[in-house]
Amino acid sequence: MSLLLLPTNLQQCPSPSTFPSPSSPLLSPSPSPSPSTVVVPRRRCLRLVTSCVSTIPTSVSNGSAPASVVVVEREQIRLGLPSKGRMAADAIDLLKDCQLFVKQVNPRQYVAQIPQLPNTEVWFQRPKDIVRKLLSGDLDLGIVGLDTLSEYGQENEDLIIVHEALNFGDCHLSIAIPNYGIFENINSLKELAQMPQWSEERPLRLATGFTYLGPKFMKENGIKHVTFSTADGALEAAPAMGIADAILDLVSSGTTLKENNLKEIEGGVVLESQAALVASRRALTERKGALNTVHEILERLEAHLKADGQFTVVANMRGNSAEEVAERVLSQPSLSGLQGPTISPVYCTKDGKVSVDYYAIVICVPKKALYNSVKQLRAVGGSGVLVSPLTYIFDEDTPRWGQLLRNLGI
Ligand SMILES: Nc1ncnc2c1ncn2[C@@H]1O[C@H](COP(=O)(O)OP(=O)(O)OP(=O)(O)O)[C@@H](O)[C@H]1O
Ligand SMILES: O=P(O)(O)OC[C@H]1O[C@H](OP(=O)(O)OP(=O)(O)O)[C@H](O)[C@@H]1O
Ligand SMILES: [Mg+2]
Repeated sequence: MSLLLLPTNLQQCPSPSTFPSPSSPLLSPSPSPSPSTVVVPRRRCLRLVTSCVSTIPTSVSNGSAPASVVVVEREQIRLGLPSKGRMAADAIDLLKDCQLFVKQVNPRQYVAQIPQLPNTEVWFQRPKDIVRKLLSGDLDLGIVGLDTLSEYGQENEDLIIVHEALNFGDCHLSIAIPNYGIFENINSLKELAQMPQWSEERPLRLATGFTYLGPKFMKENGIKHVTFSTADGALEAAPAMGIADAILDLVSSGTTLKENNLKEIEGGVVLESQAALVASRRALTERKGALNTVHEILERLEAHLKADGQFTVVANMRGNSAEEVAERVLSQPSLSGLQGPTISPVYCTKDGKVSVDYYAIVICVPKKALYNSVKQLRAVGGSGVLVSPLTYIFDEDTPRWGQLLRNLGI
């Protein structure tokens, strides 16, 4: 079966009754982990493309995981970063906040260095290609959205999520329908599925760029009369253009949906996404230095991301002893800090003698709880409250590191 090109450049996806399997040739935009994939050597691949009018290649390697990937020897660990789009700048900024400075000579140069990680090179790639190249062994680590990972990684066991919440690229993949016409009173996936309009002859038409996750989600939710079409962007136009009844796309602020008279429905969220650090299991277990590199990146990320949500709060408090001050502070729910407050005597001279009337307390407070904490501090006698941002919190160990080692069976 081949992809039919619709006039609008929407490509017809599977028929209502057939849901594509991960290795379905219908889903050519996504990688196929199928063992039958023929990997065309790079030079030959170029020739095939230029002569494709007369010679149609059986398969073109795009970095999808071939049957058995041999870890090719190379000195450098490769980290894939988004080359453009909304994730690109944030990924570099996050690394910078972790004191890992990506040195890219100019935006069109696709390789860069991080002087702090001398055995690592950065390769800029489109997010979907980062996933494909992790699978093919051409990259060892990468930063991508969980949506892209799920769509193009297709639960491949070689892909390991090292850090699942890098705190940027937040969005969710969700079904949206028009808020007018026959959909006016439809507010849930169940109601959408039960609409009498859908039949084998006239299925629900869903436009999506997620040609793996879309059919999978509909199948898991028992929705049979559905057909899929795909496009590279501006999917929100499809219902108004009459091309689709509903769409499945990423939503963050919700503005695009609103501006196109579309609404989300209950039970229609396929996944929540944000940027994640992903690794190839093979690379971590077989490539010399990869595990050390990922450990260092992870430690820096965890220390920064943990600190990012916190403020350091310092206040003075009158008291007779550190213990008495501690009791007062700990009587307030928001003042226990990470491990409890640090309390130190404030020494001053009175009548020529050194005495302690005040104690300084230092606590870490979640940013969201700041104002509440300040109020509670004042309530127990705190004064002169100083608040400053925290840069890093290096814990004794990195929880995700332990998880990773367990996942790798080490
Ligand atoms: N509102 C949003 N819409 C789309 N993606 C978002 C949004 N917010 C965060 N993201 C994240 O940004 C990632 C990259 O999106 P972007 O549109 O930049 O590139 P792309 O669509 O994957 O590539 P391209 O459009 O160039 O083919 C998404 O996969 C997702 O993880
Ligand atoms: O909820 P919002 O904040 O409005 O964001 C959602 C929109 O952003 C993305 O499109 P993008 O900007 O990547 O353009 P594209 O459609 O060309 O991919 C996504 O595909 C939605 O259309
Ligand atoms: Mg996009």
